[in-house]
Amino acid sequence: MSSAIEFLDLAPIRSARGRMRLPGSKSVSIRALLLAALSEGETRLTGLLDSDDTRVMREALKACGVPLEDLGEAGWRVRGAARLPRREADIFVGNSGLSIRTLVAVLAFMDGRYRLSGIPRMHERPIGDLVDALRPLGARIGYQQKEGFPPLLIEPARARAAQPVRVRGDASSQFLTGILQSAPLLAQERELVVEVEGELISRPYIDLSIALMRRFGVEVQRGTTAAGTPRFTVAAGSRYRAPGAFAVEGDASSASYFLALGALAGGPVRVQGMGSASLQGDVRFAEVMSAMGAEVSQGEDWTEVRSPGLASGFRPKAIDADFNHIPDAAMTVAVVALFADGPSLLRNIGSWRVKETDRIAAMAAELAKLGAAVEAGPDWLRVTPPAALRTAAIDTYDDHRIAMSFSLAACGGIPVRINDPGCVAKTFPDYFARLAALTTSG
Ligand SMILES: O=C(O)C1=C[C@@H](OP(=O)(O)O)[C@@H](O)[C@H](O)C1
Ligand SMILES: C=C(OP(=O)(O)O)C(=O)O
Repeated sequence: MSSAIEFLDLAPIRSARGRMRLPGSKSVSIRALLLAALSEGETRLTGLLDSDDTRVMREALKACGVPLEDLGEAGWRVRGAARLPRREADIFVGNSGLSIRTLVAVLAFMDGRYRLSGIPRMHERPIGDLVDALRPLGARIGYQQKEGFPPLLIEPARARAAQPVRVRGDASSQFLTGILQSAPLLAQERELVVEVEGELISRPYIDLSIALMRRFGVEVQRGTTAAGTPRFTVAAGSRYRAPGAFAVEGDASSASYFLALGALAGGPVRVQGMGSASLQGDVRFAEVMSAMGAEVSQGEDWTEVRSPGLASGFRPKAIDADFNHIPDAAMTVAVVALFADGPSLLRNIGSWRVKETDRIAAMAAELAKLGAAVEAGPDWLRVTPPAALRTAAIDTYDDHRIAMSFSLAACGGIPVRINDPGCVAKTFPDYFARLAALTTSG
């Protein structure tokens, strides 16, 4: 939830350098919590992100009777079982898309009654493609307000019908992640086959789901349908097994703000906890910084960016690229584009429209306040840098990534006001303190 602070004034950032340890990955934390809860045995999770979104998943699992124990510095202990202990719960999902979409697919087959609701924006974020994919399997999921959107009421599933499961993947990859993660519930007597209809967006998040399921003992085989879209198979009798201990890697999307900081304010800025061995797709943001002219170095679990810095005349190279594979880190690119040597075009980012806010509209409005000329289409954004940046009060639309990415505008020698800075708590509660620790202003 957003804190009560109305705004935060950031002084112009003159330089930035140093190292920071990243908070745990949101995408890995939320998956690991759910998979540990569904695993036979005990898992000790370390490095788990502590933020609004991960709290949503923790509280949801507790509401379903899963024993979760806070071990302080030593992490969290989760005692799992193939079936969730409690068969009735009222679950608040805040605005965590990943949590609701992965919970629904699991709860639909728990033989219980569950209600899931969130903040008003969550009730505008689509979930119909997931519900449509689960209903032919016997799932009974009802819409409590508007068809196709939360809040939802789940009731015990009826006998299962034919496979393969067909799911659309063009609004969010999280629907497919939800179905894949619930595979052990569905692949009991027969193998589970899932086919994607139409385009599949945000694909690296599916790779992440498959990699984490493997860590918890379930293999997903990949193939292709006759129509050329992805098909996934999970063997009959597959079961999650607790890996004993599981360490969550640093958040690659959160890393993007600091890597961009190194590029704009000179650096070197090094993030620790995310590097070439990372499972997250957003690790590829480093390639974008390199393409825009910054110097990037990387080890297995760290990444560092430096440049001469804007203050010494460095100009990032303008970029024209497809950002479908890194939708979250692409927001950081849009702000770096403010300083580029020409117009940049971010293509294939249509999913921005249905996230924490309509991110295409929000980015366009806020970049324009700083003086950029911005054009936007259904799934693209073109940013032409201003001759001189104007100071502005940035509205953040209860979207953590708007707040974090626009903090980088202060690298342009102007003060920037961030309204409702507390919205960063969704994934990075102490973001502004961590930023201040690496920067010199003036
Ligand atoms: O699976 C995940 O962990 C996520 C998938 C992406 O969503 P879409 O698949 O809706 O693009 C991303 O934007 C979100 O922050 C996290
Ligand atoms: C889109 C995001 O999250 P979610 O879909 O999980 O709410 C995000 O963190 O940028």
